[in-house]
Amino acid sequence: MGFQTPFQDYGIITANPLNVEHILKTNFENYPKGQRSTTFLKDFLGQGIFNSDGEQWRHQRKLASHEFNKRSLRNFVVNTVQWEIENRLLPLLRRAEERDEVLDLQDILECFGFDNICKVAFNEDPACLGTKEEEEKSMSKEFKKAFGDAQSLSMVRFMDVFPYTWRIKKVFDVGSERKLRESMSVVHEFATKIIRERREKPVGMLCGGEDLLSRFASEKENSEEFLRDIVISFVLAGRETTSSALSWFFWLVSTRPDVEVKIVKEVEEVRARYQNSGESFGFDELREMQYLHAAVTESMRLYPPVALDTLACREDDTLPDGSFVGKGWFVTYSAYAMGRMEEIWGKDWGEFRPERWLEDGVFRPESPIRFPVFHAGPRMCLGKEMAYIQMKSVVASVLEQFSVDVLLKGRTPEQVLSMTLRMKDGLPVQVKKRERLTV
Ligand code: HEM
Repeated sequence: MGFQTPFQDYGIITANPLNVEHILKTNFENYPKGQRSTTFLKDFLGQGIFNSDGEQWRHQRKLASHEFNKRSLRNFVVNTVQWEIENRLLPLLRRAEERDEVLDLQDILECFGFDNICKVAFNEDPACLGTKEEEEKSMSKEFKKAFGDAQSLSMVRFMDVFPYTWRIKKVFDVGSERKLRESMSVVHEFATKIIRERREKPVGMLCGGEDLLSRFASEKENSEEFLRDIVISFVLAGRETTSSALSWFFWLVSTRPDVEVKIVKEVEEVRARYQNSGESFGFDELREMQYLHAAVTESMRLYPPVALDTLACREDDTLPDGSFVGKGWFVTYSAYAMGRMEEIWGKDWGEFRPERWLEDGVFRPESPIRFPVFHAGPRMCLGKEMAYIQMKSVVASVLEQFSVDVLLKGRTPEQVLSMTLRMKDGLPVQVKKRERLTV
């Protein structure tokens, strides 16, 4: 379907896998220069990995992907997640259980995601899930607020019916553009301060220099601005994606007690096999949780965190379904629609069925073209492994100790699409201590 208005870029929305393969692998690019669909984020992300193009992007992606594939980073991610689960998430749930409190699980998971990505990206603890005192003391409190504001104010630019209103507001420094400028300057100043501190202290003194910033900062040719933009990109990528996936997951599982029992049974079996007496799990243990891996993936099929994604056409082209696409037009593919197509998933596409991902009990991945939840092709998500570590750790540790009662009286949460697919009114839950299943 193509459309044009005097105010919008030309565009096509598709869910046809052949079209999706075409746009992800040929003649299309992410975030080209000069497009309304992409400039809205440019001021915020600068030359960060999401926005850059051509040679510079290739260089950044190469550097980032080299670091992302290192075992030491994986260990750092696992340790960071374990710490946050044992010291913050589980104690918070225990307190809520004792006090019979109702919690907004979406909000808690977003705080968890933010703490986690800030530690992994630059070894700062915003203590968003910590105690009030911890949060007050934390340098990152202001950063968190400003980051959230900058992200939503950038979206205001994109959602505006008239593409030039924001440019006029920007020139006169008024309204949402003034607020955006102020929030961005808090984010940029905070990131720059951390980068300067990191450059002054030799790598090795700071947590073994394991966070992403230390890894990039050790290369002298990386400018301060480059480092700042790359850090902001990582925080943006990791901030709401995993929490969106987990919120929908916990809601879906609450509607399927049979799936929940299978997950808990698997978690208890792994715990027993490894004779692990802690409260969280290591990488090898998580890797053995194949049913859980399938359940998390199945949940993202129905509720992909990045529900829509847009690329732009480099030269006039024709899609495999015959649609003409002009140079500079953008094509949006809907991972949400693709996850619900009978041609791809069969007649039971509407059922939450983790088993569809398992072959002899082992997870069998689907082609990223048919399941483009993490994107596909040269710009595929770099944090996929990190995301699975975080999501599986949270689910395994929480469901092992608690049952999560969703207080929606059978209603489906209302969706709201910002950069990620969120629940409009959060996810109200009460947790109860779980009796052990006998393994
Ligand atoms: C369930 C969780 C996640 C999902 C569903 C997800 C999905 C995606 C998608 C769809 C893209 C392509 C976006 C675009 O180019 O328009 C992307 C890119 C990216 N993601 Fe993720 N992501 C997740 C978690 C993470 C995490 C935790 C990180 C770690 C920091 C991360 C790092 C990145 C980076 C760096 C890119 C840019 C790659 C490039 O443009 O070359 N992601 N992700």
